Amino acid sequence: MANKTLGIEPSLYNYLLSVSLREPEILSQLRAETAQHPMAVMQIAPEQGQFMALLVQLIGAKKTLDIGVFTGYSSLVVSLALPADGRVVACDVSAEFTSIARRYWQKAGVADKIDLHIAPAMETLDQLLAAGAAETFDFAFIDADKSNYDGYYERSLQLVRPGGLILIDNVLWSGSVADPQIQDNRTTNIRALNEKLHQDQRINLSLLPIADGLTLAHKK
Ligand SMILES: C[S@@+](CC[C@H](N)C(=O)[O-])C[C@H]1O[C@@H](n2cnc3c(N)ncnc32)[C@H](O)[C@@H]1O
Repeated sequence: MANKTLGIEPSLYNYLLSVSLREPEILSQLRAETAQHPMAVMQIAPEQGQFMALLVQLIGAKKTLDIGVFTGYSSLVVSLALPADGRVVACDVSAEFTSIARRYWQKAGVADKIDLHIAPAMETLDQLLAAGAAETFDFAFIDADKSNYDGYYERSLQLVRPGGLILIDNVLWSGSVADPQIQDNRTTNIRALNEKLHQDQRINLSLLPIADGLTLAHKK
């Protein structure tokens, strides 16, 4: 399998998967179908999905946010880890990408748990806040456009309860964040957010070198 975790040899990566990945068949099918998609690289790695499911179960999450759906891997893996009355509010701008996600949610029997908003995620998050949903979410996964990452983080921080967890994907951005020569917008946005989170006393923090880098921000 293509190695998505930075800095790990393919043989070791395959070993890691061979002794730890417990991917349900429906997620394997989604991954196989997405592998044919021209934007397949956007999908999260399976071991990251399994880790996210574990975190959802560890914190007893019921109400979650998925910011950036694509073909649905993160929303599906989280919804499968939620209890029967769990919910995912899913945000994406693409009806085309998410039509694949919808098909898999149906097939997996979790479509009723997922409320998809086709709109810029910032608008959806602002609507949730305006509707009084602050501190009602347990878990948020941020994986949409990198230019808005800080806005997604600030809104997620308002929407999750104290003790809730925010996960931010691609925080190592294929290593670009550590190269001062690279100054494009997406890299500088991610770099700025990483530096801000380092100092942010509203959260407990951990940045894991899993896949393309995953930050865990635990709201105090
Ligand atoms: C990296 S992909 C998400 C991958 C997904 N989490 C998964 O597990 O496969 C990023 C997604 O963000 C969506 N996106 C881009 N800009 C957006 C915006 N302003 N609001 C909401 N979604 C956006 C894209 O359409 C794309 O599907």
